[in-house]
Amino acid sequence: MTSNQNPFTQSIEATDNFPYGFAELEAAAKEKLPTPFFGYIQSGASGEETLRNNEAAFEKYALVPRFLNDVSNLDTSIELLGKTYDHPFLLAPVGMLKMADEEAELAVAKAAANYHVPFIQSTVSTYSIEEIEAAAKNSPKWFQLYWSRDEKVSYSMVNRAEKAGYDAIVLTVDTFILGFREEDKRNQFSPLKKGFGKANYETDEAFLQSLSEHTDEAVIQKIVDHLYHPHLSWNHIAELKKRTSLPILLKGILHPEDALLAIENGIDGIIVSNHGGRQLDGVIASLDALPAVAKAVSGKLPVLLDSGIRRGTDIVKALALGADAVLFGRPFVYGLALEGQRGVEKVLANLIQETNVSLTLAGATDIASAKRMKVTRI
Ligand SMILES: Cc1cc2nc3c(=O)[nH]c(=O)nc-3n(C[C@H](O)[C@H](O)[C@H](O)COP(=O)(O)O)c2cc1C
Ligand SMILES: O=C(O)C(=O)c1ccccc1
Repeated sequence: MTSNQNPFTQSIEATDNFPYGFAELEAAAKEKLPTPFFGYIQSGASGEETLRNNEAAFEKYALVPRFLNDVSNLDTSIELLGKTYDHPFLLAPVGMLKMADEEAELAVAKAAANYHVPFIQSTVSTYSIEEIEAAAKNSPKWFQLYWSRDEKVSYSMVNRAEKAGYDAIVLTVDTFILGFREEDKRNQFSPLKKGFGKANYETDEAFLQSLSEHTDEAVIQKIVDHLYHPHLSWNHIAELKKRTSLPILLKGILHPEDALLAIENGIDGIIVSNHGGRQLDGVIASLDALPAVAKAVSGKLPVLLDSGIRRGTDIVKALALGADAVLFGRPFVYGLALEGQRGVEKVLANLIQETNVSLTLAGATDIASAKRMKVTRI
């Protein structure tokens, strides 16, 4: 599928001034965005221990490559839940993207479509399910569900996603209450209060029925009420499964026992994630949680990972440690903040190039062989 361009020519190609590498990307986004917006995107919860450890975890593992193994043809495609995608990664669900760009999810969905990378739309997005489908028709899209305290709203949104042709439901299990976010308190900032995450609610029959007043303030207050769902349990999974024929993935799994329960409860895939260090701080880094979860699952379900993926070599390490694919959030959000759709495309192009070079240099010819690659803990 993917053939290698000759990378010896890359360093002498003309490049524009778009930042390379995550640190540069983040610094440029910081310059460009209002402080509270950047702070919301960049920061983690509490003392940001997990935010730091998510990235640091990758440096504790080293790849041990093989050579002399004809790597002239590389196939980076993956099969997930019956569909084939060109690259071993997806765009993580990130809410309220109007913080980064007016076109928000529309720009990201179009960029993802151009690279045949699945776009996972957040429940709390700036544009609705139907608007995003119209902007990026027939491209791979999944819908991330934040369970609603009013479960009729959950079912209604899932049905809308199914009707609009989305391929999967990602139920996030780690955000039934919001993490303790010092940076946002410091800035007295809430993107929800600004109305950046209301599109899917305002256009939802079940949500509108739950309102007693229709002022902007009442709408936002009701969204905040519905987002609070600490009562969520495995019983709800059975009910959700009855309401949709789409595959369901759980996002936020860290414990191998929860991965086993996911299998028992008929879940179709799991995403090992700590929400980019934005929920419970002091929690295990996603990459450190991965091997035990992958071992417990032992191929019965696809295991995806996010939190801390910054470059192509991180993707290779995650595959070698048991992931079937990865997601990333902040890197594409910074691309969006810098140059809208084009910025997301540049981030994707760089990641694809680096991933392909890294897989090839490490001796892999496809994702299955990357998963068999040796990694050692240092
Ligand atoms: C600004 C921001 C908003 C997010 N919103 C959501 C969301 O609406 N739903 C969700 O499941 N995860 C959300 N996440 C978490 C991401 O899906 C993902 O787990 C995390 O960003 C991965 O870490 P990374 O940014 O280090 O790649 C958000 C993350 C960020 C940075
Ligand atoms: O900021 C987040 O990480 C997030 O997922 C979220 C979800 C709902 C409301 C506010 C934030």
